[in-house]
Amino acid sequence: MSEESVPPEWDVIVVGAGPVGENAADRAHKAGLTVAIVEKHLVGGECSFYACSPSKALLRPIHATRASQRVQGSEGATVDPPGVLARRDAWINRIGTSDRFDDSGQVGWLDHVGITLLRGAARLTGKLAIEVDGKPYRARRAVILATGTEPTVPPVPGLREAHPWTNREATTSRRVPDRLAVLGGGVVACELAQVYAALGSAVTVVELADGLLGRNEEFAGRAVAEALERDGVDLRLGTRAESVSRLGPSGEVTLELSDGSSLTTDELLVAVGRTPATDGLGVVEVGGQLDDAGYVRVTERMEVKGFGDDEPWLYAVGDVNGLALLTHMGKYQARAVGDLIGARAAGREPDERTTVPWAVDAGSPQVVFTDPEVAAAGLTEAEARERGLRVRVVDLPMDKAAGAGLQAEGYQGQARIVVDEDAGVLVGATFVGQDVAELVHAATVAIVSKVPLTTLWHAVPSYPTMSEIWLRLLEEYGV
Ligand SMILES: Cc1cc2nc3c(=O)[nH]c(=O)nc-3n(C[C@H](O)[C@H](O)[C@H](O)COP(=O)(O)OP(=O)(O)OC[C@H]3O[C@@H](n4cnc5c(N)ncnc54)[C@H](O)[C@@H]3O)c2cc1C
Ligand SMILES: NC(=O)c1ccc[n+]([C@@H]2O[C@H](COP(=O)([O-])OP(=O)(O)OC[C@H]3O[C@@H](n4cnc5c(N)ncnc54)[C@H](O)[C@@H]3O)[C@@H](O)[C@H]2O)c1
Repeated sequence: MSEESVPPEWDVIVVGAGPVGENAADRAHKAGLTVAIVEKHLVGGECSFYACSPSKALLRPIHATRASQRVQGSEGATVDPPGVLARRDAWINRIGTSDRFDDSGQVGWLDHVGITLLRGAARLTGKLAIEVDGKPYRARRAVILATGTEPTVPPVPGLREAHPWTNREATTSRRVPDRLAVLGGGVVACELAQVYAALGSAVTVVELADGLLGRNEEFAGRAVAEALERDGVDLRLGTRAESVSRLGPSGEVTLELSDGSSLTTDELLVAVGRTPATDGLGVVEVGGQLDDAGYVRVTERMEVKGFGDDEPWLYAVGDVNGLALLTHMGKYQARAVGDLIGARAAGREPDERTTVPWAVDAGSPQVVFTDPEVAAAGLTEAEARERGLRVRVVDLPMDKAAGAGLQAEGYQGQARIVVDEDAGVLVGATFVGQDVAELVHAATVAIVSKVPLTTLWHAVPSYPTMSEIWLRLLEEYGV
């Protein structure tokens, strides 16, 4: 083989430079390994440009305005749609008024720390071997897949041809349509329905299930449904779209619904879940396994399954393994994998306490950034019972905490804890209401650390904060 034909080599190659791939690369590099990362679109991934950052940048001014409107003595705040969109543009580094975004900040960071960026689409070609746009590269120790997901477009007749918005268009649009229909009633749908309703669109949500936010406690979905209805959103629950048609490339969109009605709108957002980005990635061809939905199957150490007792070389972290479609949980897996590969390369026994991301199984913490917010950690009551746990649930209105009344006049909200009666520990908690997002980490700490309720009792919340809801919940439980 001539020198020129020897493929460039690093210790570790990471495929996908979303937040999870970036973290895995960083951690492996910090362990003393040489690392390259491959990205086919923007360094920073879906999260930075089309998901977490723009959606939260859009929601925050809406929250701030409403919070101010709910406090006596603070008047006059209104949502300024051009200002909201400009704030979002700043967060996603939009280049002028174009539909292009600047990832030079993230690229600069890679350069600064010494991680090589390969631009292009990667696929596995063999053990420790990949191709990027047809060019071969090799890894000495490991390949980490962090390719994320893409929006699912369900097989509704006419839907694809109607060129619906996905999260990408909805989070980056510079135009507020007069009418917006949203297919789906999960997290993406609820957050973005609220954004567009607040910006002035007439929004209709079409959801198959009988409630919103089906992965959360039912009361959370009900509270968000009531809030969206107060915002003027038309909720069509228990309804499916049977067919979709569009008049011309940017004309009106009409949906025929399962209840026999039809709905005409200017734009249609599809938010019915995600599809893993594994098509054409070569996982199965090199011996790895995918599940029926196409997610990469992994062991508890994020090693791709299918290689028997061979020395592990292929790992998958973040959305692409389907364990938890959340940035923070993917980054947690990435830290574990980076450390694991570092330890293995150094011939050290990997430390199970940090290299097995077991907290995924405890139930991921998540905040839905609607108004009201839904902040949850651990298991819902139903999930805990499905696991065979003997649980007791305590429910309280959030205004049992003095801090809630100070936060807003007539504060509306609800809190629930799920207690494992046999172990005497918390296994789940959900808070619904304005500004509850920051309450969730206390719940995560208690759940992950398995703090006995009798010990938690001594963690005294400050007066008069909303955290005093913890005291009220434990009192109600009977500690
Ligand atoms: C609208 C919306 C809002 C969200 N808000 C939140 C939130 O507030 N909090 C939260 O925790 N989560 C949120 N999520 C989920 C979050 O976006 C994902 O969990 C997160 O992006 C997963 O990160 P990742 O790095 O695994 O994948 P991604 O962010 O999807 O990154 C994967 C990267 O891999 C690249 N890639 C794919 N295939 C290849 C290939 N073959 N070769 C080279 N590169 C490739 C892609 O271009 C992409 O850059 C939201 C999701 C959506 C849709
Ligand atoms: N704040 C956050 O943390 C945040 C925000 C957005 C997204 N995310 C993550 O992104 C992931 C994807 O979110 P999502 O909202 O796209 O998916 P999801 O799985 O949360 O919700 C999809 C919804 O669409 C409904 N549905 C499915 N097929 C349908 C159809 N044909 N017609 C009508 N409704 C249909 C489902 O019943 C479900 O309620 C989530 O798992 C979430 O964890 C997180």
